[in-house]
Amino acid sequence: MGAVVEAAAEALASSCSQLQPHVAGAFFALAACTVVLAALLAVARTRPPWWCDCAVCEAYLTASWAGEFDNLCDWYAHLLRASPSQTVHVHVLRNVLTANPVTVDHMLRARFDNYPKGAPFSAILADFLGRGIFNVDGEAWMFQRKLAAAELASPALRAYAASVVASELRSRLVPLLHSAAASSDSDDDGKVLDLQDVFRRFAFDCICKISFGLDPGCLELSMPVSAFVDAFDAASMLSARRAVVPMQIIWRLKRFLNIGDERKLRESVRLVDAFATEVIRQRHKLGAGSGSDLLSRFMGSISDDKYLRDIVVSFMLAGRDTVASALTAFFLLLSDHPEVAAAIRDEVSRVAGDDDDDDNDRASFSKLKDMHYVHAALYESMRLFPPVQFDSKFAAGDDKLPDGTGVTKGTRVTYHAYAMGRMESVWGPDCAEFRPDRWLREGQFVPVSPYRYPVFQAGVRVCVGKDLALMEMKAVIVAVVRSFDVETIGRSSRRPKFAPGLTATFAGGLPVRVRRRAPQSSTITTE
Ligand code: HEM
Repeated sequence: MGAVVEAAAEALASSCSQLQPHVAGAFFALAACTVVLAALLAVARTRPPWWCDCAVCEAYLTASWAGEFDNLCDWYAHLLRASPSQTVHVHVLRNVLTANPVTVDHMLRARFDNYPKGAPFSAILADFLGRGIFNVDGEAWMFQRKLAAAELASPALRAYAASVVASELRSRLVPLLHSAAASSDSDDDGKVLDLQDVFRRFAFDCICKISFGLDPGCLELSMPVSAFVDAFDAASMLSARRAVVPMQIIWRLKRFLNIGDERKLRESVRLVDAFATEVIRQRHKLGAGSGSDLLSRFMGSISDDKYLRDIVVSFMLAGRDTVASALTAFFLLLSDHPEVAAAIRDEVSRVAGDDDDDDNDRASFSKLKDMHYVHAALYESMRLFPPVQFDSKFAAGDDKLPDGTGVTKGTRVTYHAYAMGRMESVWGPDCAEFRPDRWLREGQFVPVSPYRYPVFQAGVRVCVGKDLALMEMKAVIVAVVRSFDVETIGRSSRRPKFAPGLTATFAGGLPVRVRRRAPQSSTITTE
């Protein structure tokens, strides 16, 4: 405990040097409070007698103290598997976690009104996401949802999005892989690429073009990642960190004092704001409704630039990290399962043919919807590695969950998509295996209840970008698997390690070597 208090005091002393003299007095008073809080925290970790000692909390605290949180999601999956109700209440965190499909249905559909995002969640993300769709409930949410759902479903937007993805694949992603690849008959190993970084850049270029008609050119690897992209990543990661501090007062205090992570967050958000404001200014210059992108369409209904900024940022978050995360996990699994890559190639050549010409490329894009095996493999990979690993709501009133767990007003209730994908009770004894066939019946993809597979959430707030995301990801899979063998280096899908953030990101990226396959079509275009 002494070490914890000392470390806290040291951190506070170093933060002090960053302050202006006129706030130093107030700072020292608050510093004293923080040291007391740190001491309380240290005491709490030693589990004094008044602390909850139920089996779940005991397991939580013991593992926490022993530093067993190498992969927090696996640890929660372990807890949930051991629970007869597939739900656990970690009292010390005031968090009910569930992997029970009936309970997920209850919170996301049947009692949706009782499980809003809630004020604690909104406060955590307010600086970064403002009043964007992810961070609001009630009328503000309903308004944005209706607008986004209508625009994303429109044939014009879908055609525009497909042309963006096709052009990004043809002119950037595939040439980049070619330039890094060794050919199948050479001894040269080619370059090592971080495939996660490549997919993040690809997805960012795509979502910016689709959402705002703007091309950030991130996939030009020769260009450094812009200060904006760095700021966006930092803002996302630092906001997520707020959610895991043991007491909310800690980040609020640091925010008030503008020190540490909170100072970095403020600077990052300032850069994100500047970028979003510039995007909106450019669009105003062109005139609302002048482009095919989402922002041009939103401008017809929204005149408040600050509100538009929040929408811009939310779409960047929604469309970039999720897609990049799903694709990275997909190629990690594929590297461990060459038989799945072979089955994908069989399907692509059966459905779209093998000819190396533009007509064939065009055909394969329009035939993505007929590629049931590709669809199944992607769903199977997101079952094991959902980009949004868990998602929380805050109970607006007391409730009893269908599995019998009591919930009091203000309790955080979390559905755990990552754990659900690894539950025998949900997927059977082979739940840990990557087996795309489980989604197929007579060669046709058969969906399951979204409450059993809440990868895109489910119910009233189900993801509105799902179809767009599936199109984009399948187009990438077809283009890459058709022309390249991708071999991961030093990574296994059995022992994933994640970096902290709002979306699942592999710590250390995904280093790969790419090998060109025998000449075949490698580009895809739209009609
Ligand atoms: C693999 C890709 C994707 C996955 C797994 C995914 C998953 C999710 C999940 C879990 C949520 C619920 C989040 C929450 O309530 O906190 C969500 C909501 C949402 N997603 Fe996606 N998403 C993906 C791609 C996209 C894309 C490409 C877009 C936009 C172009 C998008 C737009 C949205 C929006 C606007 C919401 C908010 C819906 C609402 O609150 O009513 N998503 N998504």
